[in-house]
Amino acid sequence: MVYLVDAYDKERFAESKKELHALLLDDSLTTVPFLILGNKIDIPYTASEEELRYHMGLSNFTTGKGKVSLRESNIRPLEVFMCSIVRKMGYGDGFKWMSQYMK
Ligand SMILES: Nc1nc2c(ncn2[C@@H]2O[C@H](COP(=O)(O)OP(=O)(O)OP(=O)(O)O)[C@@H](O)[C@H]2O)c(=O)[nH]1
Repeated sequence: MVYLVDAYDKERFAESKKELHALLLDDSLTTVPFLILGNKIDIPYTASEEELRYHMGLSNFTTGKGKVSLRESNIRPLEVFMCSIVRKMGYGDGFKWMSQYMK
């Protein structure tokens, strides 16, 4: 699952959090890796990764960047990566991170 958040639109964080958590609670998605992309980092005052994690209610939820084996655990891979779609930056690292969990 790739969930794209407009990290500049702070007024809609609550709405975005609600939608994301509904997906996280969906029974059919319990083992699906979640990549949360915080978009628009090219704009000044866009939320930082830490802020986004906090506002999305993910502060104690992310499972670690880089190579993290979760195979033996029951933990769903979930990470936040910041990006700028228009500048074509950031999301590559996110997709690379997620690809390690694809069968
Ligand atoms: N600065 C910047 N603008 C972006 C980026 N990605 C998308 N946009 C712009 O954001 C605007 C909104 O994009 P949409 O695809 O309409 O987003 P949306 O989620 O459908 O729109 P809303 O639901 O109204 O927020 C467009 O003008 C895009 O060009 C980015 O990385 N940086």
